[in-house]
Amino acid sequence: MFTPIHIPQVGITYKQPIGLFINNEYVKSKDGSLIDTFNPATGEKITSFYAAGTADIDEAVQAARNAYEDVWSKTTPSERSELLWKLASLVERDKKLLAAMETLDSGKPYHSNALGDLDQIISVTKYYAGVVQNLTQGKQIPVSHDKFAVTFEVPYGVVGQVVPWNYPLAMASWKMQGCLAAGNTIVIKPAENTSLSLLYFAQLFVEAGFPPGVVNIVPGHGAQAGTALAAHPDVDKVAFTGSTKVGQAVMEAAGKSNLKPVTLECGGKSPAVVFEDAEIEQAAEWCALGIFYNSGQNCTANSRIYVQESIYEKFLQEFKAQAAKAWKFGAKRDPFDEECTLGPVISEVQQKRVKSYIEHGVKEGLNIETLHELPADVKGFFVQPTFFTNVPQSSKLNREEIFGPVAVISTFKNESEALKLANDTNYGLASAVFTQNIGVATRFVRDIKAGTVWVNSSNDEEISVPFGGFKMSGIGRELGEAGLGSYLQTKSAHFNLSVSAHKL
Ligand SMILES: NC(=O)C1=CN([C@@H]2O[C@H](COP(=O)(O)OP(=O)(O)OC[C@H]3O[C@@H](n4cnc5c(N)ncnc54)[C@H](O)[C@@H]3O)[C@@H](O)[C@H]2O)C=CC1
Ligand code: BAL
Repeated sequence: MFTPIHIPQVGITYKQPIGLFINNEYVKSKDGSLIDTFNPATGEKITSFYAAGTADIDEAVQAARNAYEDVWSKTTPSERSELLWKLASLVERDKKLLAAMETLDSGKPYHSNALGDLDQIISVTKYYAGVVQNLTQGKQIPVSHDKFAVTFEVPYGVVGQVVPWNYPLAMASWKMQGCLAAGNTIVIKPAENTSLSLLYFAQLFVEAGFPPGVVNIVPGHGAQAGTALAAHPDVDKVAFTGSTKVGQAVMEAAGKSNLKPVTLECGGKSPAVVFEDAEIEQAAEWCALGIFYNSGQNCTANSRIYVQESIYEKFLQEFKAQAAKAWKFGAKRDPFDEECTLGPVISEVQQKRVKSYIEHGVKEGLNIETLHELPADVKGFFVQPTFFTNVPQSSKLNREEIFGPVAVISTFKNESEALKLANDTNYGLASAVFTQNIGVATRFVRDIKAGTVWVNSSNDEEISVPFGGFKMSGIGRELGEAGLGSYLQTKSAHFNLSVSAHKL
């Protein structure tokens, strides 16, 4: 159930679990099927791990159900808090190892990205360990002299979670820590191309003292394991992060099976709007980060940048300079190298997908600019940082989520046009506005249809602040107190104090 993996760049050799994690044990999948996982920076195979099928999902859900009914539902918030504190200290201990796994398996730069993901995971774990200690939700409602009611916030029970590959452990932690704190048990499916770190993380739950069955990790293909989880009649709630198309399928499966509630964090086509009075250097730096960080594989990436006409040329120059300086493959194109801030995209499929958008722009005769040449025989799934300029608003480059290091930069004349362009999308996850004018900024915050608005920054989310989308970007919220609330439901109890018979 374990295979040795050596990561020479950080001098680490460790034992990688390759089994499904059910009831605090690693087990083979029932049909023995495996998934190969690859290093996106080289294209080479790292290892294989077991893939869950429908029967394995049934077993994991049963384990989670037993753990919920027999043990976890009887724990107090402070007992759960204590386990989360222990978990946080174990993540701190193993931070470098976990970050190295993320880099190896997802290609994200170790120094600039993966270590930061781990810092966020430690923070989110401590945050929910703290928040749950103050879990005092619920109300007493006076109804009449002889009657009062009380509401309780109670867990759902067994929660199914499906997470993507762009932030493998971080997206899992955004979901799991709040869910456990609220008192639910979990069956979680990592993405097929980034399951290694979560499989390892499972051991930290055991070491921290989480009872068997509270956390179950079932890597597998979306169409089989993901569908089985979303459609399972004994799963009480499902939470998903990934594409909008799959989010719709998850919602449909949830509705058709047992009407389980869903939380969806889906795609985005987030605008950044730069007004002529903005600090241009600052705006360019944030906008470059907002599209090139994590090679653009962010649901909140500011992939549409709108700049006021009067500062357009100046902004472009500044954007190019800032982007070229900050976002680099590094001489060795090795995400473990300190110089590398721009890794490969996750897979050959994703590389082809992103490149097809670039080719579409070229075919349409749009102005294209690229940074940092790549050799023709480059190994690994690298994509050059790219931006297009004269792009019609109707172009698919402006309408579809590319999920790679590709931006569209366009102009606007005035405030009302800027808002109209920014809102012209089916998505509504995030947005950014750059201006020194408090009135312009505040009107933008009021009128933009997006779950997050950054004023004079971009993509710097905070774990204490709710995160989630409007429109086709999703349903529900993660992070912050809302991230705990997403895993609680209200129960109302009516208390009759009267001793006489009820009168109609
Ligand atoms: N919002 C976000 O953070 C993410 C958005 N995406 C978007 O999706 C595009 C395609 O990437 P994919 O890897 O194909 O994303 P995806 O949406 O297929 O994958 C995300 C997760 O959903 C699972 N999944 C796939 N089909 C499922 C189903 N029918 N039922 C339940 N779970 C299922 C996958 O196994 C994975 O764990 C990207 O180019 C990007 O636009 C992808 C990953 C993350
Ligand atoms: N920045 C984490 C959320 C996401 O982009 O998927």
